[in-house]
Amino acid sequence: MIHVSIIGATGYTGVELVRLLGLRGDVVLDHLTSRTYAGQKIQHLFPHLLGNIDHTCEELDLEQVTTDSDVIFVALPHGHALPIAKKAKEKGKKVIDLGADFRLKDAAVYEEWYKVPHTEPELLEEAVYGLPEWDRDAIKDAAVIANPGCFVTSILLGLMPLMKKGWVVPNSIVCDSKSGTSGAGRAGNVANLFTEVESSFKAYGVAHHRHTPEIEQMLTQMAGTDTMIQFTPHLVPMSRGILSTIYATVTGGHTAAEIHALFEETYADEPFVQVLPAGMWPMTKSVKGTNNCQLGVTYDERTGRVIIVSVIDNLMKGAAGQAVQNMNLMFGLAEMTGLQMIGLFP
Ligand SMILES: NC(=O)C1=CN([C@@H]2O[C@H](COP(=O)(O)OP(=O)(O)OC[C@H]3O[C@@H](n4cnc5c(N)ncnc54)[C@H](OP(=O)(O)O)[C@@H]3O)[C@@H](O)[C@H]2O)C=CC1
Ligand SMILES: CC(=O)N[C@@H](CCC(=O)OP(=O)(O)O)C(=O)O
Repeated sequence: MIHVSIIGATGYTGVELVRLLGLRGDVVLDHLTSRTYAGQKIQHLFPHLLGNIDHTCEELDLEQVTTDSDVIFVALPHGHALPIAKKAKEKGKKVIDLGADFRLKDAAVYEEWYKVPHTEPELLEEAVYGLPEWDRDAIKDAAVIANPGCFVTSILLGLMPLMKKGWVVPNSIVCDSKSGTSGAGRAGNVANLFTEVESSFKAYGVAHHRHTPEIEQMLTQMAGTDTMIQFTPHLVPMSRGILSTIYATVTGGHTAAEIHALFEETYADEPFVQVLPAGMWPMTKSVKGTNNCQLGVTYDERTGRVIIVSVIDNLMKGAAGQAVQNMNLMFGLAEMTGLQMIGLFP
């Protein structure tokens, strides 16, 4: 049995972890924490859990959590995973951080983009970036996992085959992403009110979104050469889902068929990445509620650019699903345990 605690269980990603882990026969949910809802039953706060999850939310008791649990999922705003990971490490326990605290390998870059000091440089050094399709072996041995950002996951999976081969001109990459509103979390915010979002569509964070340095860090690692991107996120009126359209100039001599074959080959054995047949393009609905990433790819011979469309569910492959995939790897379980599901359609 794996003993698990979820810190920030009443946020969107936290409660998605409860959904994924709550009925597993090989997992014991020890503690579900919340400041606002401590003392209340989680199934009364989230009626989709009724009859299945009987836990009461608790204030975080770090000593207790790190004593009882083998792995601690941190689903809090950035900055808050640092002391939790420190304590867990002291007690020999594992941490999977869904936030950004361990994603950027350079503490100065983290401080520049997230505006908080990084107090755990040694843990940052040993933390492993939790994208299984990139480095599954490192995840198996990790004590601290930096679960990737949601937009980032969709973009990295879309570009990885080409970056590893060096088939794109590094600084030619443009990523145009759209997210549903759950990507912004559950905390009240006027910009995310129904009245502000419905029947509308807007760009935000233009030229300065926090996922930019994370995408560049990982693409640089994949390509082995410095890579800068243009990234523009958009907010669309749906609850879940991310769709990223990615454009890049291809280095000479590759055909559309060759590029499509490279994607199929790269992901042939990946349980959660599906490359669509040539000419088919993915939609967010196909991956809703699943841990899947679906990819469509083509090469426009006229412009010399590859076009990739990548979809994920931001709360699943973009957050809680990927975190559970990482937990499975860290504990020597089959990677798909608890994550084999078909999307909700229509
Ligand atoms: N939503 C998404 O699609 C994705 C989110 N993430 C990351 O996952 C993390 C959680 O996101 P999400 O679930 O959307 O966020 P939510 O805002 O929905 O939930 C945040 C949780 O943290 C608690 N919390 C909020 N502020 C504090 C604080 N100052 N100290 C302690 N606890 C706090 C909240 O409950 P309470 O106030 O009751 O304690 C709540 O349980 C974030 O770092 C986010 O960037 C990553 C990928 C995708
Ligand atoms: C729609 C929306 O607001 N999305 C969030 C996505 C970030 C997120 O969820 O957090 P991570 O950085 O931990 O991935 C944003 O743009 O900030």
